[in-house]
Amino acid sequence: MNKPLLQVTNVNKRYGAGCSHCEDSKSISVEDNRCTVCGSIWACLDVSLDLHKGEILGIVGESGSGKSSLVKSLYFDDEITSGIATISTYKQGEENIFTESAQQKRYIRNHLMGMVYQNPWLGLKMSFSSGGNIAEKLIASGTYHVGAIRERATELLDHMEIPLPRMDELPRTFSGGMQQRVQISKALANNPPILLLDEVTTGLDLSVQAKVLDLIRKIQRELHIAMIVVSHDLGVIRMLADRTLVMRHGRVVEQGLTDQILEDPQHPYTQQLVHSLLHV
Ligand SMILES: Nc1ncnc2c1ncn2[C@@H]1O[C@H](COP(=O)(O)OP(=O)(O)OP(=O)(O)O)[C@@H](O)[C@H]1O
Repeated sequence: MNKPLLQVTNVNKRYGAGCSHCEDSKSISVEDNRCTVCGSIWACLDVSLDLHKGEILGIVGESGSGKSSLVKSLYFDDEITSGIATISTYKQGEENIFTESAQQKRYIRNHLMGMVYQNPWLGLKMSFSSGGNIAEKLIASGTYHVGAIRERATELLDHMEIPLPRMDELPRTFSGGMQQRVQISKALANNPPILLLDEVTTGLDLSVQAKVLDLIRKIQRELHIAMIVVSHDLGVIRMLADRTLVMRHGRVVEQGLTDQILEDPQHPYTQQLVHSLLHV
C-alpha cells in the first residue's frame, strides 16, 4: 500500500505537570487516564494512526476519551507532550510536523489542513461575512486577487448549498446547520488534502445533521479529500467512515474497517457502543 498521507505515531498528550510515576504510560490505568500520583490527565496515550489519500477515518469514543485533544493537536491548536506526525506531501514525509517552527506550522495549517470545530464560533469570525471568512483563509494561503477570492467563495458556498445572497451576511445570523456549512466551506477554501472534523453535527437537529453529513459525503466523493471525522456517535461514524478507530480513556482500543467493527466488535467497550447503536 502507498505511504499514508498522514502518519501519526505514539502521540501522548498530557494536561498537567506530570511526574516520574506517569512518565511510564503503563502506570496509567486503562480504566482512568488520570495519574494517581500527580493528578495529570493523559488525554492521548500512545495514539498511532494512518490516514490514506481520499479516505475517511472515523474516531469514536465517549466524552473525555481524547478525540478532540488528538485532532486539536494535529491542527496545532494544542501542543502535544510527545509523538510524531508526518505528511507525505510535506518535506517527503520525513519531518515530524510537531517539532517544526511556528512559521512552518502556519504553512501546514494554511495549505495542507482544514479544521471544522463543533463550535462554529471557534472556526468562524462572526464579525466577518461568510464570504469574508472564506477570503480570510484564502489570503492566509496566498490568494489576494479580489475577483478570484469572490469566485472561490461563490463556488464553495454554492457547493455547501448556502444561498448566494447570504455571502455578504454575518454567519452569526445563520442557523446552526448553515454555520457548520460555512465553516466547512472556509476549511475547504485552500483545497487542503486533509480535513479534520470535530463533532461537527453534535447539537444539530436530526434532519439538519443528515443534510450536513450528506454534504460531507458529497465533498469527499467529489474532491477526494482525506478526512478525520471525530464523533461520540457511532451512527455518524457509520454514515461516513471507511475505517474507524475506537478510543477509550486516551487509548486506541480497537481499529479496523467500519463495517467489520460494526459487525464483529472485539473490545468489550466497542461491543457496548455497537449494542447501544443497534438498540436506540
Ligand atoms: N484544557 C484542558 N485542561 C485539562 N484537561 C483537559 C483539557 N482539555 C481536555 N482535558 C481532559 O482531557 C481528556 C480528554 O478530553 P477531550 O476533550 O480530548 O475528549 P473528547 O473525547 O474529545 O471528549 P468531548 O467530546 O467531550 O470533547 C478529558 O479527561 C478532559 O477532561
